[in-house]
Amino acid sequence: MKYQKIGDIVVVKKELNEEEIKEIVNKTKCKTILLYTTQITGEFRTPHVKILYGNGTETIHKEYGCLFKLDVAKIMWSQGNIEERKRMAHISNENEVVVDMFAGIGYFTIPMAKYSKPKLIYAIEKNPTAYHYLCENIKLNKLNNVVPILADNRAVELKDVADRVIMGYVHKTHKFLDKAFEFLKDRGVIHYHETVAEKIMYERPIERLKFYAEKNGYKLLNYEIRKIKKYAPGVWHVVVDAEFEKV
Ligand SMILES: C[S@@+](CC[C@H](N)C(=O)[O-])C[C@H]1O[C@@H](n2cnc3c(N)ncnc32)[C@H](O)[C@@H]1O
Repeated sequence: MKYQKIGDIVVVKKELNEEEIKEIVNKTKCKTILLYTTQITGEFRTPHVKILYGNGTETIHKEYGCLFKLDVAKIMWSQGNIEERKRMAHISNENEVVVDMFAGIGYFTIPMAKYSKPKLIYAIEKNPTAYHYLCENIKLNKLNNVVPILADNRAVELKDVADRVIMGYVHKTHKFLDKAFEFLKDRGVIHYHETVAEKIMYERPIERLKFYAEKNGYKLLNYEIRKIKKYAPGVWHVVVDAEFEKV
């Protein structure tokens, strides 16, 4: 039986019978079992759920020494991104200012703020529910280097502030690159996420990054592409670490 445990809540992707529910409850001691009925969709990445057992959908998930409070019925938690969350934890340093353009509940912001200890992370999130948990998670993890901002990142006026910009979103992410370059200092790194067909996986993200760099007066100095997870048949969720300099 395939399931995912988020805090003390179990998430499954197919209906369960009484026996299967009992087995999962015994094995995991979960308080609730939730069925995700369709794929996570929309700009807020909201799940669609049905409660199969118990009640209460808010929990605190522990991962890599960080605490993430969330309502599993309202907010996505991607197990497939675990390695990327760990990687982001250590990629910054004490001299940097970071902008997390799609912060969610702090998926990347919280581990990065805790372990890399940058001077400041501006964590921008548009969905009020996700923003609420982002603020809770900053408190839970006792962080004093995160500024949460409830807004559409395109409406945030922060120019030339960031050594590093995180774009952890996969719905036409390139449309947000103009804004990312506005946040970026004269030299800096953008972590650009995209879902892309395997055939063009090593070309399209780079073409897009070069196009928007040039448009905004930057040049691409170097880059590295990584696979995060299989997104759909023949489609990968990738991240490009790309370093730019103003020309
Ligand atoms: C899917 S989450 C990021 C998931 C994360 N990368 C992970 O590891 O699971 C993306 C977040 O971006 C937010 N978002 C989407 N468009 C936005 C915008 N224009 N400005 C700010 N936040 C936005 C969504 O509400 C959502 O919380």
